[in-house]
Amino acid sequence: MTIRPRRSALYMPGSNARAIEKARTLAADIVILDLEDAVAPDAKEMARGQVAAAVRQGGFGPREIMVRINGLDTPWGATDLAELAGCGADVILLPKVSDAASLIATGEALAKAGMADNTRIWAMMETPLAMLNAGSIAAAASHPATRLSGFVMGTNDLAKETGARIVPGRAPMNAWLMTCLAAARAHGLAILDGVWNEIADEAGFVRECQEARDMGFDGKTLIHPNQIAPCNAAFSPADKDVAWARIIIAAFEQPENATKGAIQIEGRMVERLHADMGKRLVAIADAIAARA
Ligand SMILES: CC(C)(COP(=O)(O)OP(=O)(O)OC[C@H]1O[C@@H](n2cnc3c(N)ncnc32)[C@H](O)[C@@H]1OP(=O)(O)O)[C@@H](O)C(=O)NCCC(=O)NCCSC(=O)C[C@H](O)C(=O)O
Ligand SMILES: [Mg+2]
Repeated sequence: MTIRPRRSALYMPGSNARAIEKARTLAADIVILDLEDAVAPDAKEMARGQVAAAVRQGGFGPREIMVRINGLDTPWGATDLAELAGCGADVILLPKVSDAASLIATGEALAKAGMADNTRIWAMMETPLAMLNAGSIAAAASHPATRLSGFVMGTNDLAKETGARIVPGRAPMNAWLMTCLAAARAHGLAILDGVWNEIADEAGFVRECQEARDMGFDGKTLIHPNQIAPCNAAFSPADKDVAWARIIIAAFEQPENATKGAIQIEGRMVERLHADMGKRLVAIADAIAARA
């Protein structure tokens, strides 16, 4: 399996040519070209053409390119789907996915519209129904039509639809965040946390990145370039953790430990599962280092 760093995913309005151009040089692991909520109705058609042209032109280097289309229940969704399915984006990001059936139907429509073989589908998890259906939505990854490979939390829409407030520590939302995370992991999906709206509050942003990392998210979605560096720092494995992982991996490679499931190193119990976790951590660290 290829390990891909997904620490930072920067949204930008598909109508903003300057932001798209700038994204080609920014240190975000993922660029999300948005046609949905960041684009005003009058600019939807211009944005669609601009995003399709930008993806086809390329120049984004190692960054993963996601295009967020409008929902199929909006006036723009069907045309977005028809015109962007085959543009060559790494991911088509579907907003407001609420159940597995609609995800599968959209996957079939994207396939019919000529979605490229290497394009994957990700789902925004941002409606009350999606919180209740997280397990079955994630399970749709095994349906051949969906090509589902990730979730993105949409905490702004969740706040709008539920009345839950976005407060420091996110107590009102933690159950949903962890439910979606468990659903994603149960079915082998990547998962990114929602956005931090308070661009000027860097300390609060760093705290939320660290919380999201500790919860198990692969990374966080962002709205401003200033958020990229602190986000990458929070989600990059710490040097001391990589060094410890290497010690565990090496210990289990010793002939005297070949038949052991658990051993003691420097006063701590470690099991083979820790060596597996260590290998993943080292692989992510190596992939990040290869980008620098
Ligand atoms: C929030 C913004 C509108 C602020 O824009 P602005 O006031 O222009 O910011 P700055 O003057 O500080 O910009 C400095 C330079 O950085 C570039 N810039 C700004 N934002 C971006 C960006 N997102 N990507 C790329 N480049 C960006 C500016 O062009 C300036 O560059 P330069 O010309 O060289 O000086 C703006 O940041 C913005 O539009 N952000 C993204 C908003 C967005 O996409 N929202 C939708 C996703 S959030 C969401 O809805 C998630 C989910 O669905 C949910 O429900 O939660
Ligand atoms: Mg949203």
